[in-house]
Amino acid sequence: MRTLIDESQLDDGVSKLAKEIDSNYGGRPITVVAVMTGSLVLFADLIRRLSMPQRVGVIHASSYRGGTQAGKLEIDSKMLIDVQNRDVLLVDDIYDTGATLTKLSAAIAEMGASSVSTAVLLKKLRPKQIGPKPDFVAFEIPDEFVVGYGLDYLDMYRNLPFIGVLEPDEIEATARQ
Ligand SMILES: O=P(O)(O)OC[C@H]1O[C@H](OP(=O)(O)OP(=O)(O)O)[C@H](O)[C@@H]1O
Ligand SMILES: Nc1nc2[nH]cnc2c(=O)[nH]1
Repeated sequence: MRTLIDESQLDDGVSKLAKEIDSNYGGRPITVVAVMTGSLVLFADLIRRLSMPQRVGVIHASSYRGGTQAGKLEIDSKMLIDVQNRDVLLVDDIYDTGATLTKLSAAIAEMGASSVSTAVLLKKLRPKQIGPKPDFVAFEIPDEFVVGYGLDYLDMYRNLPFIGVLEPDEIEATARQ
């Protein structure tokens, strides 16, 4: 595995992201929503660095089913707290095609949120991204399949403390496990 963003760079990136979000909201309360499962590591680190009052919730969205290609997006909002008349910040690990955050933002707006913004750790530099760009981005990365710090391949690697790129032989070996 090749390291793309190491632990110390991640730490700096998350702090920078938190500062940008703080200065944008200027102390206004927000409802911060983790897009599960990929955002769980980022989310835990980010919310502890934000200084405004926060209500915290989760929503589940899955389209990659652990693999490297997107399929149909499934959204499960059963565990989500009430977002009506709230300023919502959706937090996700990665913006790749843009489909997940675009559809989730529309779903949260539909639920009656006053505003919906988006924050991601990683934004891929690739053609054909749909919807508005994320409002807050820690790192822009090349168009490679990455794992670690919450991101998985076949539900593995989420626990890695860094962002890495899986080599083709590692993709095959993991799939055989
Ligand atoms: O911009 P997109 O092309 O829509 O890709 C981004 C989404 O893909 C991953 O989720 P995934 O479907 O793998 O589910 P997971 O969070 O449970 O890993 C990631 O966590 C984002 O939510
Ligand atoms: N693990 C992982 N999930 C993704 N979902 C969309 N892009 C990616 C990626 O590069 N890695």
